[in-house]
Amino acid sequence: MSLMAKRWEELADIKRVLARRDWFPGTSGNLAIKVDNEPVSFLVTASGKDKTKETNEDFLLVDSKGLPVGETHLKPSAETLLHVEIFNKTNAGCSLHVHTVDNNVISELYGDKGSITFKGQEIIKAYGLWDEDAEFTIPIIYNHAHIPTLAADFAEFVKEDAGAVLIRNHGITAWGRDALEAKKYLEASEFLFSYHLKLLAFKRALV
Ligand SMILES: CSC[C@@H](O)[C@@H](O)C(=O)COP(=O)(O)O
Ligand SMILES: [Zn+2]
Repeated sequence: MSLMAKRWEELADIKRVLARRDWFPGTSGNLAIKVDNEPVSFLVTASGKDKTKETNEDFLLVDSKGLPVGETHLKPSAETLLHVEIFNKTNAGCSLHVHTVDNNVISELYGDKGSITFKGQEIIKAYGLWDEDAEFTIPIIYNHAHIPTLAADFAEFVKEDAGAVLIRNHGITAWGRDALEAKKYLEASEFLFSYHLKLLAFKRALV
């Protein structure tokens, strides 16, 4: 099996799992996986598709600028430039973007603060943080409609090979060295968002 076919399968597997969780409402979300390093090329979801469906036109190959490699009628995700920043600035191998109600509510609640920090939660270990007092901070950026501006703001927080950034009232992008790590960061983040919102609601109900 070619490397490209292997990466396609890996990304298709993740897409299937995330779709079962309803993490692609209204055609939202996009996924990317690196195929080559020099020069950088990666598979990215085609724009505007129903990501709960599986077809052989789900992904297309793009270059380090996010432009399609070869002739295709497919359009790369509108947010390809964010994945471009990740693959050009780090050694990440996979990048995942989803819109969920929980990540949108968290981004709105903490948007003015510019970030949310989690600590004292076992699942923080999913970020590779094993200390008892470890903290994980997720930056929250403004949702510029102009994608190059959004990508430039986003790039400021892309420093490590694995990480996560919230876009206010839009969604989260999480990445990692490989598909497993990217998925782990995404799932840990969504777990923490959901836990945090439940806790806030119960605390309020108990007063
Ligand atoms: C209909 S969701 C809004 C989209 O503009 C975008 O935020 C998104 O996540 C999906 O865009 P896509 O171009 O399909 O990758
Ligand atoms: Zn989006």
